[in-house]
Amino acid sequence: MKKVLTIAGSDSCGGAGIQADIKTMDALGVYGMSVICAVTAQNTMGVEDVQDMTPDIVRAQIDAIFTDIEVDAVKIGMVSSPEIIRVIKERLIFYKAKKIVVDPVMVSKSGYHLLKKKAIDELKGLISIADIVTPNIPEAEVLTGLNIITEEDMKNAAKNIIKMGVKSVLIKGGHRCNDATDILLYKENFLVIPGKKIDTENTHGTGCTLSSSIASQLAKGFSIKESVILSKKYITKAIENSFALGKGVGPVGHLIDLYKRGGTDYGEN
Ligand SMILES: Nc1ncnc2c1ncn2[C@@H]1O[C@H](COP(=O)(O)OP(=O)(O)O)[C@@H](O)[C@H]1O
Ligand SMILES: Cc1ncc(COP(=O)(O)O)c(N)n1
Repeated sequence: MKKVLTIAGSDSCGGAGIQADIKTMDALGVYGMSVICAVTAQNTMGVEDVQDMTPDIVRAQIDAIFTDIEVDAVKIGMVSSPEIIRVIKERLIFYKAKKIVVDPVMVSKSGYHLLKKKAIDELKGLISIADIVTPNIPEAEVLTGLNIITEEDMKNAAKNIIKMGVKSVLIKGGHRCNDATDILLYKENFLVIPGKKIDTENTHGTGCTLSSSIASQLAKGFSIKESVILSKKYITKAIENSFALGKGVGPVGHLIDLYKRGGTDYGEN
């Protein structure tokens, strides 16, 4: 079985973060492992509190895994602070980690700043060692300083981000009003991945799910382009099957959740 590591934050309500990542990996048939960078106290209405892990315990978790287990792909999500990001980058280079996906998580859907503003430069450094980075539109705006409205703007932002040294860039369109088309810049070519906006409030964890699906497919041996296409299908199905939970923004439904709820259409793995 292929082994995939998520380096991210814990989401107590289970919709995003480490919990979304492990659910996605499980559904896609890879073995999921985790390095926890922060514990969030959050629910469907918002983030109440955050406790960052120390850089030492982040380093120790990474060392524990890489000194024992061969890791086929790594997904990085919420990383909180410049100190933690520096440790992650140094350790991943040390262990010659393969197939690195960076989801540059900055602000939760509920508006909480999950990345400290002073950590942006370190995050760019981490992006430089990745195979793919998956910013949503507000994150791409922070990384580039550009204003992104049209598909052409998304393409310009991708060209700008690729200069950071990363091999490919996926700009996610989920924050646009009427469209969920994503744009991949890969080997100097653009791939427009069309998506219709699904009318639901329950989109907690979409970005976490998409990036851990990409890491899972890369681990299985698919190319970046194939992994992104398969993952767009996975997230679309998961949003179609999202559900109300608690009083706020509910989570996406992983294919394994459908199985547990007695559904029969599990989609493509
Ligand atoms: N309402 C929606 N309908 C269809 N696809 C969506 C919707 N919202 C987000 N997506 C898709 O989900 C994926 C994650 O995007 P996005 O929600 O922008 O990420 P993030 O969680 O980082 O903000 C992208 O492929 C995006 O196009
Ligand atoms: C621990 C953690 N990681 C990531 C997100 C982003 O997810 P979303 O944008 O759906 O709020 C989150 N809310 N919590």
